[in-house]
Amino acid sequence: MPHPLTLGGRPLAGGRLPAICAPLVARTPAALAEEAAAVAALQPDLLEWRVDFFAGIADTAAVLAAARSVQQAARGIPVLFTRRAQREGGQPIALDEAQVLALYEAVAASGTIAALDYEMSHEPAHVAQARELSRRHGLPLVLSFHDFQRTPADAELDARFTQAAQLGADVAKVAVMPQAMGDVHRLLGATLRASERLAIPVIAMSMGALGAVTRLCGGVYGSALTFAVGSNASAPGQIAIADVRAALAVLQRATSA
Ligand SMILES: O=C1C[C@@](O)(C(=O)O)C[C@@H](O)[C@@H]1O
Repeated sequence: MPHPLTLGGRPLAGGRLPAICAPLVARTPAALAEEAAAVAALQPDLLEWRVDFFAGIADTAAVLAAARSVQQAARGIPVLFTRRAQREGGQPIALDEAQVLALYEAVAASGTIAALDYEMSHEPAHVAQARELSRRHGLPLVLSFHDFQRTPADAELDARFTQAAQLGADVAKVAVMPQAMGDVHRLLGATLRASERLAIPVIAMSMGALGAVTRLCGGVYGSALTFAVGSNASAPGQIAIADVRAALAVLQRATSA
């Protein structure tokens, strides 16, 4: 049985699969506040603040102030806090992993965010630290895996979802790049298998133009969240919120008939 994301004890989007998440990728505090307000007005179910795009990431006070301004602009829409590591498709930053986790701790303690995303490929001690701090602050932890070059073999896709669950994730996420349509098909198959066998929600997408279909139909295969563009995309293949919403409505009608 696929599981919806649960934030603050409540299923996101009333339990609809997938819920819609829009990324925020501004570099400056002013641009971020503006982006957050503009994107929140489009009413996604969740905002993702990609803090690796934020130029002030090495200044904890600046990040906390920005987190507060995002929370205010979000007008009740929960915020997922993500520093995407460069080797998994994120921006270069001037922090080492211990400093990133100290930032996660400070932001988690600030009461401005609803969930955290951390890559499962980090050293076990770092993943354990992310797990411990998010649990201590009562925040769900997404453990994620990204490959911006290729789609791993089926066994590895299955193993990534399993690994996230074994590491104690509240949500398992896999985003991979297809090189052919068969890769897109395999990613959807792995999504379905993971959503049926794991006790936690799964999020999965195939990136780029070839994979764009997964951002619309992924929920049918058990993906709990799709990333859609509010103002700016954070990964190739993302589709505008209004278009995603329209497609989901069609699928919802067709599949519940
Ligand atoms: O991991 C993901 C998924 C993503 O890479 C995508 O392809 O939509 C976009 C990222 O912002 C997010 O953190």
